[in-house]
Amino acid sequence: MATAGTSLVFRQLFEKESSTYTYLLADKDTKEAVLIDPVVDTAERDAKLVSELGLKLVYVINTHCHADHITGTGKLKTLVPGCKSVISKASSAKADILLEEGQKVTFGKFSLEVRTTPGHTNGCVTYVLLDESIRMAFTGDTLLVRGCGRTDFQEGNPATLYDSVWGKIFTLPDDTLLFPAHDYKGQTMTTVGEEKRHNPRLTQTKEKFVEIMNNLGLAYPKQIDRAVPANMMCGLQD
Ligand SMILES: N[C@@H](CCC(=O)N[C@@H](CSS)C(=O)NCC(=O)O)C(=O)O
Repeated sequence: MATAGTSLVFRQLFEKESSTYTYLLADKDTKEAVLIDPVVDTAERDAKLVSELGLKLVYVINTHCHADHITGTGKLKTLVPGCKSVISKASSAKADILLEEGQKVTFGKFSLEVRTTPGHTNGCVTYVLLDESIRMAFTGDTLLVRGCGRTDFQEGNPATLYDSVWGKIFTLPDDTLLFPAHDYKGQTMTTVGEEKRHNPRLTQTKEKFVEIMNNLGLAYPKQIDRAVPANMMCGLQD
């Protein structure tokens, strides 16, 4: 297991139209890098940063098939030849690597462990950084800061999401740093302990949670009709 304090490169990047966070992680020593949840509109920015930092992008990883923006995965495969696309098998999307529960994505001396966390979509996963000195998890849309992903389309299911969060994320140590795929209020990160105490939805009973989620009344994402078909192919390929 690695020690992040000495050799983890970490950047949180933002795409403002969809309020999406993209994460760059790399091993400072081996230079191997991964991007989590890139957006097509900012793929060139991300590729430039990878190059400027002298990193070698090995994997472009998705937490799920997004409905609100087109993933940057396909474009990054064009911009950075050799990197591989990654998503869960349960997403039914096309990618070079299809992940299942417990599998690991390794870059240098670091690994991200896959925890399947369905509920927002069937194929949602959370990636947990296995490290001795810092605990981090990338929750996609499963768990947001003081919120969670909606469950009203793409086979969403509120009871399933509740079980995913309590069974696969809230079982991590309280000091685990959590990084979501979106935030709409300027918040950047949270911790397991914070969300267990203060998440207004997930602190409720499962029955109350289901009622809340079934009555959110959110408008559909503006780009859903073009984003989902494109993301089933891991984004635009040229
Ligand atoms: N207005 C945005 C879409 C906002 C939205 O629906 N966000 C999703 C995650 S992206 S599918 C969500 O789960 N939100 C939960 C919530 O409580 O807000 C757009 O048009 O793209």
